[in-house]
Amino acid sequence: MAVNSSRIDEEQKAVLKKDTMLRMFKYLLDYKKQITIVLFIMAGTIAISMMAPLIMEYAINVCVAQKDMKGLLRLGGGALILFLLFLAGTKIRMRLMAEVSNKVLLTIREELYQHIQTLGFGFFDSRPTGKILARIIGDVNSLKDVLSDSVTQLIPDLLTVICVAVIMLIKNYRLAMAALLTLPILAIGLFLIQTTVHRRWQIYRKKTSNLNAYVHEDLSGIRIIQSYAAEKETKNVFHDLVNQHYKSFMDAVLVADAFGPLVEITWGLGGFLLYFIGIKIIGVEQVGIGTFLAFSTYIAMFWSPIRNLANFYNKLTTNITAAERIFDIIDTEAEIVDQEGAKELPELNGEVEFKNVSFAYSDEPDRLILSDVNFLIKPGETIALVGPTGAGKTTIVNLISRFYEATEGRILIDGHEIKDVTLNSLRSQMGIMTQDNFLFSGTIRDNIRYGRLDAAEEEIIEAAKAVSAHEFIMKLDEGYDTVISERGAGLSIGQRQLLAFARTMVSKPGILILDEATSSIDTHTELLVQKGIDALLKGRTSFIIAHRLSTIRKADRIFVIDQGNIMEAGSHEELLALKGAYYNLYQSQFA
Ligand SMILES: Nc1ncnc2c1ncn2[C@@H]1O[C@H](COP(=O)(O)OP(=O)(O)OP(=O)(O)O)[C@@H](O)[C@H]1O
Repeated sequence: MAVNSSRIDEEQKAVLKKDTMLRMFKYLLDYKKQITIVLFIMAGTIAISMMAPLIMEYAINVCVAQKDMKGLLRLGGGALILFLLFLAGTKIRMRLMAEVSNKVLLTIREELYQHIQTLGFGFFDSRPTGKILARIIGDVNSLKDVLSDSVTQLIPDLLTVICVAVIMLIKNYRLAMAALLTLPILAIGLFLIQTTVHRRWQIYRKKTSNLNAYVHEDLSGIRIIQSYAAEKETKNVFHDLVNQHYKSFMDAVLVADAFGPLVEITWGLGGFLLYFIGIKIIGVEQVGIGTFLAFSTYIAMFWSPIRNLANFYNKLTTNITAAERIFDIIDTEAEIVDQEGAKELPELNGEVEFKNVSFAYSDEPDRLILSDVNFLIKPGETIALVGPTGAGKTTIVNLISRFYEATEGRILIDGHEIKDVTLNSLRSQMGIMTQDNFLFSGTIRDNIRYGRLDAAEEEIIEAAKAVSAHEFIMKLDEGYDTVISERGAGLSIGQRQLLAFARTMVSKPGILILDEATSSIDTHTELLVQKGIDALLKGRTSFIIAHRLSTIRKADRIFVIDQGNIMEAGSHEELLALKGAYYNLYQSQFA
């Protein structure tokens, strides 16, 4: 049962911002070589830009003062060459850095995606798909800005600030101190703003996630919404979520917008102090016009990157919340993983045993869905599970494939406890067909081949023929090359089920699980499919869950599941003779 929805904000573990930042920037360490080259280029371009005021100072104090026109021209020529070198260096550096930061993004996105693939049903039960999408797409995209800016802005700006400060201090430490006096005010202001703004951006991201979840759910269920004419209600919910989203954004931006004015004010104040102290206290004649002019250029060179750094800090505070959400998922441990030293499950004979198995879903640990279930199924037996809705039939088959872990007890296949074998060797030998016959966008052939990626063309056709899908496929314009869209739109529900059947068949499973698999096929086709299954899976263990009892009469044994346990077990005839729950069920369908 999903505990999270578009109306509930996600919970997230609190992590130190510093740790998240370090973790994010650590990805850059894989590109040491490129970053070293860039650092060298940057050192060169920064050195060139530092020389500009010095050239100007020399031109005024020496060349102009001595009326040395030749010297002035030489100086101009040199400055032009330096300028061209500066342009070329900047271009190469930015290109290299953009490449590095995009590669880092790729790594993070892949890491996140791969990790999500390993998370079990429990993870997906507990959060809407839209919220997962928001993290893979939206949150990773936000990181792009901060990562690329960190490499293209942070380092050069930091270096520029340090270099300008050093030059100013060397040239005239009193003027430098005057210009930098307002820095502590800026630092304190930035710290105070970011503390509030970080919290507000966290809320904003949660609201974005809620909106995503709702839109995704709404679109997935659009047919139901339209058939119940519920557009108005959904519009109201959407409107409400959009408003919350808007409000959370405005709340965050209101505080974040203070970054800019704070920098401008401290910058202006710094400039004022430079002139006030320089002119009034030290005196112009003491300093020299050239030095004064150089200083007014330096102060702009100093505060301009400071403004960039403050903007970067603002962006970092905005987007660090995205990084927190990404790492939150990467750190979510998969509940069901291969145990250390897990062995490969040998080719299956198909014996399945439940020993004192009890089970509760993790969101309701006190509610036992299965309670002390025991059975032994011989290889090749066909077992049907029947019982009222919500009795636990699907839960039993989900435990065999280890989609969930038994809370208590042991599950053995051919004598191997399923916990001790690798998930891949277990699941690759299972053919599972559920009520959800999800088809992927692509050709019909590709969809059938999904059951076993190395299946040959003949095997695909053989599987389709076995489940009576071949006939309808051949009637399609492009036959097996017909392209279907996601979920199989364009095909009837029965046709989708037949394709899903062929997909399961082609996998040649050791154990077959059919959970309400034939519910959408008409009774005539169902008979044909049943023949196909019988032929293909002769001698293989199978579990069939069906409400339609006609489907399961031929099963070797029928388990009647109710109240978390097997209430009756036996063949169709034996159970009818018992005149118990199965008999009543049968009577209600056929009497
Ligand atoms: N992912 C889940 N999280 C929490 N509870 C769940 C989950 N899936 C099922 N349940 C609960 O477990 C119980 C058994 O569900 P299960 O799907 O196994 O029943 P079923 O016998 O297959 O029903 P049906 O015939 O309707 O398919 C139900 O009461 C259901 O509410």
